[in-house]
Amino acid sequence: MAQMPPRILIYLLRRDLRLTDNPVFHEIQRVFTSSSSSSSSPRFTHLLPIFVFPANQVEVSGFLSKESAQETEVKSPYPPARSEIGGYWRTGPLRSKFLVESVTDLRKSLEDVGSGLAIRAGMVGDVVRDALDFYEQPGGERDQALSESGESGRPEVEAVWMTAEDTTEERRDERTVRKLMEERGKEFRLFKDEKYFIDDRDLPFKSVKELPDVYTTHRKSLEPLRSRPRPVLPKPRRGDLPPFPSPRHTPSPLYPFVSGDGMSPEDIMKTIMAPLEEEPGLGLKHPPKWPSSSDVISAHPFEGGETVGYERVWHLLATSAMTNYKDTRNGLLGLDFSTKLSGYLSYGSLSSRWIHWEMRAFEDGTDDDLVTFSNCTYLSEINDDSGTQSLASESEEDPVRARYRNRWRNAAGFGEGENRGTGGVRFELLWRDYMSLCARKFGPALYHIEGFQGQSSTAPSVSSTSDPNQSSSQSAQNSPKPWKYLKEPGSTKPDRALEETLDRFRSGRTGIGLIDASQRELYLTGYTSNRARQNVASFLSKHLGIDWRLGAEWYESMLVDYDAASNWGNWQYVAGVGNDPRQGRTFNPVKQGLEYDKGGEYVRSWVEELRLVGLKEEEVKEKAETDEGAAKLQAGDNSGEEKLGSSGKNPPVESEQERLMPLFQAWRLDEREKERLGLKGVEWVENPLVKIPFSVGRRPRDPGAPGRGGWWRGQRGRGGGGGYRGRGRGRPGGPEWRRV
Ligand SMILES: Cc1cc2nc3c(=O)[nH]c(=O)nc-3n(C[C@H](O)[C@H](O)[C@H](O)COP(=O)(O)OP(=O)(O)OC[C@H]3O[C@@H](n4cnc5c(N)ncnc54)[C@H](O)[C@@H]3O)c2cc1C
Repeated sequence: MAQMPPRILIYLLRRDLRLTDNPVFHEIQRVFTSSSSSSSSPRFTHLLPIFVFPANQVEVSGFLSKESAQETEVKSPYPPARSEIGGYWRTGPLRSKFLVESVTDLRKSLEDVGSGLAIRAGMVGDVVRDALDFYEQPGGERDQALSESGESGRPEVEAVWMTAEDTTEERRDERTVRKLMEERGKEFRLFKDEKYFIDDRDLPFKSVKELPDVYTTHRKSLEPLRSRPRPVLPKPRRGDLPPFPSPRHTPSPLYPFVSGDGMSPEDIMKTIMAPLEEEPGLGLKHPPKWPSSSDVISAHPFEGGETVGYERVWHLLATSAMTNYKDTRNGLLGLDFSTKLSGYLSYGSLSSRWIHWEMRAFEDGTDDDLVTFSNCTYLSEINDDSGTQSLASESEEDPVRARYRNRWRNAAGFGEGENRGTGGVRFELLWRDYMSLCARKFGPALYHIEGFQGQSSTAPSVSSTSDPNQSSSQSAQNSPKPWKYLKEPGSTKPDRALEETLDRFRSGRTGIGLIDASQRELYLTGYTSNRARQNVASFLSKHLGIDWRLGAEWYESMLVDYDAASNWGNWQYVAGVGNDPRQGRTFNPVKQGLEYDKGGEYVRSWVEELRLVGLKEEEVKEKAETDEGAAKLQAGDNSGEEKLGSSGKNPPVESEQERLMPLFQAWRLDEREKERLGLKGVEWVENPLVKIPFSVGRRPRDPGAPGRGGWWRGQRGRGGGGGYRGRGRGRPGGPEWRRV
């Protein structure tokens, strides 16, 4: 008997790589289960979830197929996925790894519930067009195979669904897909992604144009935050989703790429990494190397994906790290000083409100009987706009959660309501929401040299025809900033000296310890703390006066947790063109180092050359056990030990800081010490990109240093090696900004 032709629903996944609390899967489940229980024919017989590695953001040339007949390599139809200004890979190796892990984890979870995930490479619009053509074009091998197999009827795409994003490129993809579907008279549905802390429907304004320009105002309008998030949506179980189409009904990959469908996670990883590996050290002259000491570990060794993300949250609750968050969040070293949930949130592997509800179960001490993925009381509260029934189901609690949950009971704060830590995490999750709302409100200004200030509701807006690199004197609250651009206006050639400065900045050889430690950590691990990020952004934009977008591009390439709104929004905030009500704040990385890296461990960990600076005798001995360099030093000339402050007594705080000063500015090492540590003649030690005046106990360390307020301008000529002296100040430049 002839079967009914398959009716396929395509769900295009992007930064919503999760099964739990996913409004699209939830709606698919609702439609599917309600049609299965009714006598009418189902709207969708099959679900085709597709993840596309977007060719403008991820380098996809590793997916190119070889033309077996001629053994010639086929060229990619797309330009390399490099950033607009600096030419960095937009998705560098560590984030590529995190992304592949996130995608393949979702594929596994989908397979576990009887579905699957098609993996493709290309521009999103091209992949969708190609898929629609596959289903629509008659004839060819597919039709022949169909008729031979006895399957009747041509499969049809009923609809394409996807979630909306707030940033310009993603919105462009949405428009492209919408247009394609409209042209073919098919349904296109764009869902609000509910991964945020506070649902759009609960915001105190109708239009995003009314979003306050100051975060605190926004937060106050929503407090108490704990009572705001909506309930989570349950995870679909086996049989809740329509089946994945048969291979015959699954579109072939976009030419000339191969599909990732049959590939193991390892093969997908190799495919994505291959082109990146062709550029060793990401083009840096001195790429950072992993420190030799076995003490140094990554602060973010975590794999991507929803499964690891859940476990991370349960771990934080079970170990009291979430409860202690407020006191530890400014840390620099270690796994648990902050949550490290950003990567999971960025790819939508976790939703903020899911984190909220897990914290709430812990705070309320109601973890065992109330909150499981499916059997949760709060699901009955689901405020479903479509008026449909809640899909709470009766499946078992996740066994991994159950294991952690048994440990929660002994953790600090269990059952004692909201605490400073969980409250602090909610505060930060709302920051994340706020950054996304800013991206929605200000659109392309997210990437604009003048930032949101150029379009702020409190300032006249910039003409849409103006050069995006031009600092318009009428638009910003501040006077125009004298950015140094990589390319002079009208020039296609980059400024060589500035390139050199950027190479040193990216590889952690600026001569400023806190910055160098952070940049090396970033390169080697894909993560760096919020405190370090603030200092790095301030250093590039304020101390060096360089086009802040180059820093944002480098972070985009390197961070495992890159999120367009959070990254570009924070960069402009620190650079003084964003939503910071206290514009013009500059972080002094020497002062910050002394304050937040108290014993200098962070700098010693990542800037190996400085690992023995400022150590006391007994500390050198201790280091010698794990560190070859320290062992040599210990066995060698004793006269050097005097220089290490070897009295053995605890020095007063002030002299302790003096002792650590060269860690944060190595040029302050005296000549004998430089000699002893093998740092004599090392460029970043002798010629830092900038010398930053800072004195302990108000005694000026550098009598020639100018006072506060614009002092860094006076320092420019001194650093050497920077090459940015007097270049392009106040003059527009840089390439066209094509992202907008
Ligand atoms: C220059 C600069 C660039 C940044 N780029 C990114 C980025 O690309 N992606 C990103 O997720 N965050 C970015 N941040 C924000 C912040 O540094 C990271 O979210 C945080 O360090 C991630 O570590 P965590 O998950 O342990 O954070 P926690 O301190 O544990 O905070 C919990 C969560 O709150 C959110 N959050 C915390 N601080 C901020 C903030 N300032 N802005 C937005 N969300 C915040 C994050 O989702 C984070 O996971 C940037 C900050 C700066 C100063």
